[in-house]
Amino acid sequence: MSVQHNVTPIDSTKIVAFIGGGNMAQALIGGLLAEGLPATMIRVAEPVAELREILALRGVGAFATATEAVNGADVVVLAVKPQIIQAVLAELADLVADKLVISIAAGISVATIAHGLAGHERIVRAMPNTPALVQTGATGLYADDLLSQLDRDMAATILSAAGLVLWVEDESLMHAVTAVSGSGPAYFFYLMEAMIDAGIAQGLDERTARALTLQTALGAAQMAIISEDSPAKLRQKVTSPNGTTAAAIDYLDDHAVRTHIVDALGAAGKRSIELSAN
Ligand SMILES: NC(=O)C1=CN([C@@H]2O[C@H](COP(=O)(O)OP(=O)(O)OC[C@H]3O[C@@H](n4cnc5c(N)ncnc54)[C@H](O)[C@@H]3O)[C@@H](O)[C@H]2O)C=CC1
Ligand SMILES: O=C(O)[C@@H]1CCC=N1
Repeated sequence: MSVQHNVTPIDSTKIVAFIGGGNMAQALIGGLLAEGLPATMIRVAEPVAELREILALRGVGAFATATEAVNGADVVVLAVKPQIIQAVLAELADLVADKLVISIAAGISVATIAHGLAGHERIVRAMPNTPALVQTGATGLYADDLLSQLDRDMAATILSAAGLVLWVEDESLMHAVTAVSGSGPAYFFYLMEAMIDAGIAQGLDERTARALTLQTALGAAQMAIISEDSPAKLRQKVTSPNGTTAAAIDYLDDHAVRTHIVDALGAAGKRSIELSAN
């Protein structure tokens, strides 16, 4: 896996069309707008009228059909649920011949997309995550050897508007990327929920428990990113012998929580494999 170090700046002459204007599309659009891509260069196909209104308020072109949205676009981002991707590919097959197609659909392979698009070759498979909305996303990218360097750079630039971008060389690793970072924000939110509950159970008011939990999550993530110490080492530095943290970590270890977390991510990876088999 390699981090994209020298991503080229956004080319504001390129029109990017999103198929699906839901959670992830809105997160990625937020990143592109923040990076300076003019809203007029972003188009979205979204069947739900209320979502089109929200998108239009941000100045992007919002259309009811994919046919309208991809007209004139240079890049098409497939941001619909995996369960309806086949129908969307059938609708797009005759419309994307001259366009780079980026799919963010979980578990859907490059071969499936190429097949659904009548042999199209300019395809990138991406697995972003929702912190893209605040430009701290993490995205895994995969493309096969047919893709030009120009298209690779364009895809990396678009996704890097959402945060960190890494390429994987073997497509099967996209299941692991999905399990770790695609679904990953949910695990941290789950932990936050539990920590807030625990704070309230020990007498804090909800607002205080929440503020302490969220700031602690932010601080821990920032420390782990900038520190030369591993997360394990950083954890040891919080853990005084026979102290409060040790009491909590011992409880987690006694209940095999680490094993359960590894198994939970295993379930996510397995589900990604199942989705790719449909
Ligand atoms: N939510 C997440 O954290 C992540 C999601 N993904 C992937 O992103 C994709 C989208 O997920 P979300 O944004 O969460 O789902 P979502 O349900 O919020 O958005 C999908 C949108 O597609 C629209 N849609 C349905 N049929 C359509 C059609 N024929 N043409 C155009 N739009 C159509 C829906 O109305 C909906 O607004 C999925 O494939 C998912 O696997 C990838 C990474 C993270
Ligand atoms: O839950 C899902 O299937 C999607 C893919 C990764 C995050 N959300």
